[in-house]
Amino acid sequence: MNVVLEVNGLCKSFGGVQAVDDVSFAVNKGEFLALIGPNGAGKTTCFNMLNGYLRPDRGSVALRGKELIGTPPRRIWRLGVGRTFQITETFLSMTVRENVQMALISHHRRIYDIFSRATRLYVDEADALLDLVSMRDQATRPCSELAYGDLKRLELAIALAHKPALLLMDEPTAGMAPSERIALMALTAGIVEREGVSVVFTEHDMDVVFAHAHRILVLNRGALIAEGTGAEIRANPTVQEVYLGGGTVFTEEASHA
Ligand SMILES: Nc1ncnc2c1ncn2[C@@H]1O[C@H](COP(=O)(O)OP(=O)(O)OP(=O)(O)O)[C@@H](O)[C@H]1O
Repeated sequence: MNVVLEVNGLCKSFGGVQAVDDVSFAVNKGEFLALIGPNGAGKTTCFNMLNGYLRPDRGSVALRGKELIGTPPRRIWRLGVGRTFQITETFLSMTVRENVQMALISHHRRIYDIFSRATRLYVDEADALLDLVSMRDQATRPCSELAYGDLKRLELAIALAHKPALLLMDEPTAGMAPSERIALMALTAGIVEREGVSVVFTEHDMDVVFAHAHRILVLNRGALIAEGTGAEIRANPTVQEVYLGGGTVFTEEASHA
């Protein structure tokens, strides 16, 4: 297996709360990895240490062998750790294609001037990315008109414009209807497979997790308590206890892995 990211002994506490406690794992090339756990388990804190937004108390995070701890977030992003962000107000006034073009301009570090209008740059590359997320037919629509699910697909295209080796998706399906969640993650899983990009995502919807994740990591109170395929995680008594305590039941339908 070709390891893209290697995390070793990651620790972070806030005052008396041990938010992340000695967490180690690896992410392989082309892997679709879910990081799950009850509220407050430490998922977001973990993510924030992977992309440099938080400095761990201890531990190491290496991208293709290069240590990232101490590297500023923007540099980590340039090195290939992407993250899906919500499209902000400014970008809502632009069209779908223009948003992807702006991401491509930033990726290629191109500065456009009055003689080279931004709308003429990277049109084909932008359209190819829109094809990947099945949004080509909406290229000229202003983002402000998009349905929530379409906006999420556009955010994915924008993140992919930076050609990440590893894409972090923190609760990508939050606020979506169940059928939309499955569709977005099925689309993402297809992209993972075709493009060979690695994705780590956090998710509360177990149907989504079991349907698409290649491998699942389970955090509880900051510690990694289990790691395995959907079937292994579903059968794990410790995980069941943690989740059943929170009222979640793993159903047969929820397990396709
Ligand atoms: N900036 C902070 N200051 C103080 N405590 C924090 C901070 N960030 C997180 N925590 C605490 O660390 C623990 C882990 O929080 P974190 O947000 O990483 O969990 P999570 O698994 O992402 O939760 P959720 O699923 O609810 O988003 C929690 O107890 C939380 O209250």
